[in-house]
Amino acid sequence: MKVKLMKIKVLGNGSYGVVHLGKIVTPVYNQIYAVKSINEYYSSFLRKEKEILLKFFGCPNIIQCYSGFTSFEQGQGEVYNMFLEYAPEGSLLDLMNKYGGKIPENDVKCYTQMIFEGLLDVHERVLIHFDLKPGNILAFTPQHGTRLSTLKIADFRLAKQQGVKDTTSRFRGTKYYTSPKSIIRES
Ligand SMILES: Nc1ncnc2c1ncn2[C@@H]1O[C@H](COP(=O)(O)OP(=O)(O)OP(=O)(O)O)[C@@H](O)[C@H]1O
Repeated sequence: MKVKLMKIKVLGNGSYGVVHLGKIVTPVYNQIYAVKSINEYYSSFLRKEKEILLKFFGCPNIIQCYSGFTSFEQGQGEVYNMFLEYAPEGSLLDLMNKYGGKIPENDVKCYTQMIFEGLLDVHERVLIHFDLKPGNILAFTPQHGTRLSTLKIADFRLAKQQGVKDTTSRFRGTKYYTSPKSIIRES
């Protein structure tokens, strides 16, 4: 079966790689994704993020990642692509801006609960996200007759396993743990 990836438009740029609205076209179906891409040579970060995200299959408040593969692109050579579900409503930051920074209190309670549910799934997998902010929480079309967007935690580029020594950052050699109140750093 012939499968073609079409990159339709740029959704945004991260500190590594670019995110496109992409479409997988086959003779029997077309499917829309957000496709995060980087030159194959620098793809180790993205591959690590994909491995982490695959642990969250079926978690309703974590962005879903489907797979990753390398394609050859004119003028760019080999490019590694990670396929994510597309968030059509942008991020929580966009939502906050839409309300002039003042999301109604009752809505805030529901949104907070969604974020906590996502964080529970993160901590159940003994991970720490390390970059939780409104821009990294994506918004999806309301489901099942509700009025509110569904929020999902995204961008696990900096995520780390708890209790494993950090070999990559300025906190090299540090072990991290979470407690109900805080993240604890232990040198
Ligand atoms: N699944 C998605 N659906 C829709 N838009 C997305 C999706 N993932 C990312 N984007 C858009 O692409 C932009 C870049 O995302 P990316 O996760 O690469 O980096 P970032 O969070 O902006 O920055 P950094 O990687 O430096 O933390 C985001 O700001 C967002 O606008």
